[in-house]
Amino acid sequence: MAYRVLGRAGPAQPRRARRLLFAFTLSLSCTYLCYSLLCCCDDLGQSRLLGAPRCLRGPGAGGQKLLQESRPCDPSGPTPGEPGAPSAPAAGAPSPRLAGANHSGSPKLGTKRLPQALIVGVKKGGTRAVLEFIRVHPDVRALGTEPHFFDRNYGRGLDWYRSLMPRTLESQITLEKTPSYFVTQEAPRRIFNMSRDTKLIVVVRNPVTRAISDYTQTLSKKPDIPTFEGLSFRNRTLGLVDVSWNAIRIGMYALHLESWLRYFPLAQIHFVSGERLITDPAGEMGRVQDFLGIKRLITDKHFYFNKTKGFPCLKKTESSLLPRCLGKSKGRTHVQIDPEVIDQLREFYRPYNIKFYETVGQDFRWE
Ligand SMILES: Nc1ncnc2c1ncn2[C@@H]1O[C@H](COP(=O)(O)OS(=O)(=O)O)[C@@H](OP(=O)(O)O)[C@H]1O
Repeated sequence: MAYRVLGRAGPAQPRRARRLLFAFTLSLSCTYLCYSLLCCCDDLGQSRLLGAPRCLRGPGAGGQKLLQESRPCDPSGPTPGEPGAPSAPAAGAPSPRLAGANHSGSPKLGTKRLPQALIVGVKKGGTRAVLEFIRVHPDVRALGTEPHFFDRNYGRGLDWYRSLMPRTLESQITLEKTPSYFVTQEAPRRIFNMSRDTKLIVVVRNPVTRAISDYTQTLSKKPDIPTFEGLSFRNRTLGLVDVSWNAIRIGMYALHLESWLRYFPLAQIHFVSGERLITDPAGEMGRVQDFLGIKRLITDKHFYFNKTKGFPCLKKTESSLLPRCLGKSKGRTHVQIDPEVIDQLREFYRPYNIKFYETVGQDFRWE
């Protein structure tokens, strides 16, 4: 039986087998072709449609030339955080990538240069806000941390200082901020010796509010310190203010300014009003850009007033939907101070303020 069936199928078998083989080969080829096309499309799709960055996955992914041309992959993605990064880190610590910081392409692009501009003060004046606002400008690259070179780390030398700086292109300005420079006796001479052309920015604020802000910060770290009143006066009944207390001394702006004017002409020092920086950040930043000789690119479109925080927050780009506010340590609720103490301190500062207004030719309206 079987033989008969086979026997009947006999003459057609080679043709059918050939057809089957042909169909099988054809379907195999088609499958392979589709598979190859799909894989290829997927690659293109990822890099073109998703805009995946050209980056290196690790050592060995390319030669030295490739390393310079491609950006290293950042496995963590964009760094979350706020512009108000902690100040006064260990000198030499790498600058954290802060929101608002501009990126000039490859980190290897450009040269590390000594700063051409410095925010030299004053502590609690609003220096972090100015730094974070100005570094959005494409012509400015700033060190995110405070290097304290001209006060604490001068002995390390200029090469060390330069090594901390971000790389800049020829057209970009290198900037750093260390608010304690303003009250450091040696700072003006040391900065002058680095470069007599250094542009100096000082953010000033009502010295009474500044002192309370300074005290509030210290209290947050050392809750056992004496009261503000106790530290402010040598004899409160006699109205004798303790000028040896740093929180008081820093606010005697006219005194500190004298040391700077021995080395730098007034035109080389720009004063930012800490008060206007909050009420009109775009106006203040406009003047900072003029002073630095760069185009006014940071405008009112970069700011959004956050009512809950009570401060302007920064939009990295004009169209950015997510404004970033400075950190929790910026814009703290101040310790309540007896209004009489405030009046006494206002009286104490009055002559220093008036002298300061006369010297700089601007009335900051702190009275
Ligand atoms: N936009 C914005 N957001 C938050 N805070 C702002 C802003 N602009 C100015 N300020 C004021 O900056 C004060 C802190 O000053 P500094 O950054 O110079 O402080 S520090 O010396 O670096 O510690 C900080 O002082 P306090 O209010 O006492 O915390 C703020 O009043």
